[in-house]
Amino acid sequence: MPRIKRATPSDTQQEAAEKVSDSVSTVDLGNGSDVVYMPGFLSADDSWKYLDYLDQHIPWIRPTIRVFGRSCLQPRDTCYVADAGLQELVYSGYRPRAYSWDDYPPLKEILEAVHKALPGSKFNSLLLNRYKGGDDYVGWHADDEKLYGSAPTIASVSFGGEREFLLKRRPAKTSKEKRPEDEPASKRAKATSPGDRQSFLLKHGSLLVMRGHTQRDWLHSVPKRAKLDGVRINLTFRLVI
Ligand SMILES: O=C(O)CCC(=O)C(=O)O
Ligand SMILES: [Fe+2]
Repeated sequence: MPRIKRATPSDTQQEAAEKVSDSVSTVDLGNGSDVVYMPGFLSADDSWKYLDYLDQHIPWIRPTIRVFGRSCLQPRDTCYVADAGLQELVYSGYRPRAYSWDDYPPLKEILEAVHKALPGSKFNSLLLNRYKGGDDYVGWHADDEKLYGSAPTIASVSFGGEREFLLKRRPAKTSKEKRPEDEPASKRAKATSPGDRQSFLLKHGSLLVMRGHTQRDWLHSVPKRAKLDGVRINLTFRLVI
């Protein structure tokens, strides 16, 4: 009796599956901004190894930051790695110590892979975030610190639990001259439209890139997620100019 052959996907099915996981999508945000998403940037195996390594070896801290004039514990762990001699990063009144790439060789490997995926890019600093569970988050913000220049490209690599990454358009600067009281209600009602929000489910091993004027015109966040989905580590590569 012939042995029953286990069903395996045909070559074309296999190729199609690979194409889906390797697919690159670009979302045009308008006014010279876009977001590129590559779900299959790193293999799942490599990504689990990186997650383990980073979880154990990075000197994570949960700093006290200032938000709207009040001190609070940052709702996630963090660490900062940068080339020597760069202008120091300060955000929310917090000045992270800059660690050296040389102390974390896997970070150099990931940086190299990012540079390869984004020809012409040259990042020199990295902000790391660790979300221990669904209660950890990052609120609405833009990475618009002066040291990144006026139109920074920011490359974000994610490991572990999938989390929603949201973008919303910054409200247009309103002034009496720009938006007079007698403006028709039909026009005012257009303040938010479906194109004013975008969301991405950031997968294990994915790369998301914000380009153009995304930091000037949009805010982004990773909200809390009720169902606990384990640790997530995110790396955002930046160029200090
Ligand atoms: O965790 C993320 O995906 C985003 C992190 C972020 O926005 C940041 O570090 O500025
Ligand atoms: Fe950010």
